[in-house]
Amino acid sequence: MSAEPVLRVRNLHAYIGTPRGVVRAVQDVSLDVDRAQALGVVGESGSGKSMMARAIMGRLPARAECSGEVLFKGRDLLSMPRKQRAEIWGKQVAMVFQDPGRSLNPVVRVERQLTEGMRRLLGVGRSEARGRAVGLLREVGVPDPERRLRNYPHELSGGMRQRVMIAIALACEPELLIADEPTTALDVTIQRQILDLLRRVQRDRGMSLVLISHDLAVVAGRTDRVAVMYAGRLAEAGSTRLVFDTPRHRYTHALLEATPTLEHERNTPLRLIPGSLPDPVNPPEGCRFTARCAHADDECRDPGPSMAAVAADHHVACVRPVTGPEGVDLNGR
Ligand SMILES: Nc1ncnc2c1ncn2[C@@H]1O[C@H](COP(=O)(O)OP(=O)(O)OP(=O)(O)O)[C@@H](O)[C@H]1O
Repeated sequence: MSAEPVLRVRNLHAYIGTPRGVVRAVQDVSLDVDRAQALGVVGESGSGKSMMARAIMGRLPARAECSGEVLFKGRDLLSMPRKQRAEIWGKQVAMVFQDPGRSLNPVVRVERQLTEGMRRLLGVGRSEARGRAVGLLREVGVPDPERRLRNYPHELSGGMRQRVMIAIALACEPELLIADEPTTALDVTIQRQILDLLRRVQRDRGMSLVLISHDLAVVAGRTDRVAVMYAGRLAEAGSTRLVFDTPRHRYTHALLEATPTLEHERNTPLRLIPGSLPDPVNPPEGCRFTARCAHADDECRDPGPSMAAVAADHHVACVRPVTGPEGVDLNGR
């Protein structure tokens, strides 16, 4: 296995012009996605997870500006000629979106949606593409795949549609799959099945996966490493076990406490994080969590702080980090 990460994001910024001013959606984010590994990206709604994914995939809104580096196997997608990067997106890097209802074409049968990419990008012939499509549907757990190929999206359940979306994303055998809240529209049991499917496919194929969710329980047990975002910046990153067992950033800690456990559901009310995200047009200069953090002092309001190592494969951007083991067991959620 090569040591070079499949994706290396360096100092990524994504700013969006709005009538109210410039939204700093992503600010100075650097992270790696290793080969054949799964990285979870977590944070509250509005923390910049989707914009980061969209910047990586070249799908930012029209009025957005992006800077930094997005190195896929060492080559910067942001500075690459348009034609070359269009080939990488879709073929070597694929994405699964939140809502399969909106991503699938309602008037095109499953077969064409599944085979289109492999015929166009891989030059696979019609009958071979059909055979591969059947295999893909089987891989993602769609029963009776031959019959499903003839279906239109509305003839499938929400869970089946999302499985088809995953099959489409896998069709060109990507090396990296980015899944942005892939189960939001589904009920809890189906959510788990789809999330477990993503992890299984990632492992079976030796593919890399970025799994984006506002819910820490979703990435616990399904990722090798995790990056916690807050208000456009990285708060903490490292091995999933280390970050969840010994969270160092006050935000990660608060987020863990606000994640329901079976225990919590039965007994105690959840401890929600008081306050809300700072204004993305005028974020504070220092740590962006300052206004909601019980441990903040003047030093936290100074510009920065930047990510610093607290252990091997564990980095945190916090002046007053949590000390001692204060993790929350998310197993079984
Ligand atoms: N099209 C847009 N135009 C302007 N600002 C936007 C746009 N989309 C998102 N934003 C802003 O960018 C910031 C980051 O949003 P983003 O959608 O990346 O967050 P997120 O963590 O993915 O949240 P969610 O889980 O709700 O999608 C937020 O302040 C959001 O309001």
